[in-house]
Amino acid sequence: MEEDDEAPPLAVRIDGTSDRTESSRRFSGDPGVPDRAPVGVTIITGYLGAGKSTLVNYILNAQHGKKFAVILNEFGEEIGVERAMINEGEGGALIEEWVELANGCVCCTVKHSLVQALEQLVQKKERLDHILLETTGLANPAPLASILWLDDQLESAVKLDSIITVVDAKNLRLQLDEHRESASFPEAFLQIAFADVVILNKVDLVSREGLGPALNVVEDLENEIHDINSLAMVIRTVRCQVDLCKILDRQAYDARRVAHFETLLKEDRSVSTPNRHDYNVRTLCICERKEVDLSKVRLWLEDLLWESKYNMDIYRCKGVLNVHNSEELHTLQSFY
Ligand SMILES: Nc1nc2c(ncn2[C@@H]2O[C@H](COP(=O)(O)OP(=O)(O)OP(=O)(O)O)[C@@H](O)[C@H]2O)c(=O)[nH]1
Repeated sequence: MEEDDEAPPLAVRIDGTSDRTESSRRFSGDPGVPDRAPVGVTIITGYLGAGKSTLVNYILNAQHGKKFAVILNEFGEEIGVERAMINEGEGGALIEEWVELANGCVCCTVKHSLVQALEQLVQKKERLDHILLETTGLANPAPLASILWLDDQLESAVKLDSIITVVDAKNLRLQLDEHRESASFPEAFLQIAFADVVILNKVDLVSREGLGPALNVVEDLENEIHDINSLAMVIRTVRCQVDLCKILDRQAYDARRVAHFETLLKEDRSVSTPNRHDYNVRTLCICERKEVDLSKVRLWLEDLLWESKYNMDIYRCKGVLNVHNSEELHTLQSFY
């Protein structure tokens, strides 16, 4: 099916309002409105469950005084689950806007909604300091970067600041090995290849499980990352706790970097088909508005995840549960 034949993607404004007349005026370059420097966009990518939301959480809750907008992309059609996993910093005071792009992956099927979302964000009266874009775990960041470069109107309003790829120290080798024999590049590989910073997260899990001397394991992974992308800065973390000076306002895409990136883009296009995602991976959203019985949910999850009763490998499972006899909502997290 052609991209334009897809069902219309969902771009849902979570809160805040926009003054369309005022904002259109600003965007069209009204002389009464001072020119603004482009707003930096940080693309946060990484395989399923690597720690992207953990990083967004960490950034939002840090003491930096910046006004952020966050764009969250969901592969599935359900709105709100990803958002529920992220705590807003300082009671939400610093977050100007949340936008969720659901029903497809931002690097392919919901590209147009991303452009619209960015346009709307930069038209806002209140100036934003930065935009964080959290992709799905299966996104290839390269087409996103080229969206920011190729759309002239957007290019003057936003600027790609950096691409940060979060990788899971425990599962990275498996994710890369799984596809080593295949003709196409796996998403995990592309996410590293196009990164400016790679956050080697979950190093606690590598050391805890006695997979050989922890330091060597981590060093080997770093070498593997540098074999894929020698220009990327690699930062080891637990729960994505990272010095924000190293990841924000990097202005990473200078002329040298852009040239390198464009070479990679050409190689990527030459080996890839337009629909390059691994379509053996599917998402399923279950929506139940009534209260659920926690013990039954646990049993069902055991069957689903551990006993593989339904003949599926579950890479990632997350949700928000309205549990019977509990006043609070519960979040559910599991990963492969
Ligand atoms: N042990 C350990 N767990 C971590 C670390 N970082 C994140 N986690 C946990 O890993 C799980 C997945 O983290 P997320 O931040 O939701 O990962 P994600 O990449 O946003 O996941 P998707 O968006 O679903 O692909 C959560 O349960 C986190 O609490 C870490 O450094 N160590």
